[in-house]
Amino acid sequence: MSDTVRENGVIVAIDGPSGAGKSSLTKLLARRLGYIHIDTGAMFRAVALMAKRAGIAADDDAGLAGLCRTLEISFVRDGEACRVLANGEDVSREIRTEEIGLLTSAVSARKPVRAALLTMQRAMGAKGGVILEGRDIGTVVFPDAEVKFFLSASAEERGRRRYLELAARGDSATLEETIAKVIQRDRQDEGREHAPLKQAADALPIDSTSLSIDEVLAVMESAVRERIAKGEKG
Ligand SMILES: Nc1ncnc2c1ncn2[C@@H]1O[C@H](COP(=O)(O)OP(=O)(O)OP(=O)(O)O)[C@@H](O)[C@H]1O
Ligand SMILES: Nc1ccn([C@H]2C[C@H](O)[C@@H](COP(=O)(O)O)O2)c(=O)n1
Repeated sequence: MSDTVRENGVIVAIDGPSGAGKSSLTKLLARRLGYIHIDTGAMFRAVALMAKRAGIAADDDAGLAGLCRTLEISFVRDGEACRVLANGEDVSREIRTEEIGLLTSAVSARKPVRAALLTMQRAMGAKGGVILEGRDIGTVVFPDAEVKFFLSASAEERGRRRYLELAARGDSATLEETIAKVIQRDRQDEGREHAPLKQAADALPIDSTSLSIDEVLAVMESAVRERIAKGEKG
């Protein structure tokens, strides 16, 4: 990991598979540190949603490249929540369906999509004071991030967590179906050619299968504060 500290603070990279707790932990950690939270999965989801609406197939590289050239993605704070805007439209809810999740996994494997979002993500995070969560933050987007975590949990536990979330929303998916979708998404994200999901060599691995959110948060916060203190001394 790099020894530099940037204009607004360090860059924290949180990668890991679907349902590992990245979004929940990034939100909490960002609040504790007063850092900006960048949900890169939401950016890929916005591309997938807009492609679906425009009738662009998940493997149509030319169509996806054209879409990305004109698509503006931004985040706006709304009290405790963070809204995702695509060309100024609030798509925060629409991008969160299971259907868009699976489509995103396919669309995010395409080179033009990755190239377009890589540029946007680097521009958003370059000054530091940010936590980016995704699949390739520590390996591709910011390989020089000051702190990197790889957050995981067993597929069964991740499926169980997602199932509870969906059930609370009134979704009728079964536990078995939800676990199967988690495994399918893992396979797609780990097996793709461009920027596959993998742990950076210098990332701190955290297996949250039997840890509470608060326990994971404590480990992360202490690692980041230690790195910030080291930077301030040096
Ligand atoms: N350590 C934990 N113990 C219990 N539940 C957890 C834990 N971490 C996360 N969860 C729950 O698991 C669900 C998935 O978490 P979250 O959305 O943060 O994962 P994610 O890694 O961002 O997933 P995705 O990549 O699919 O967006 C949420 O309902 C969250 O509250
Ligand atoms: N840096 C990233 C972030 C996300 N993706 C892809 C892979 C996921 O299947 C999909 C949705 O992500 P989620 O919102 O569930 O975290 O987006 C990626 O390839 N790279």
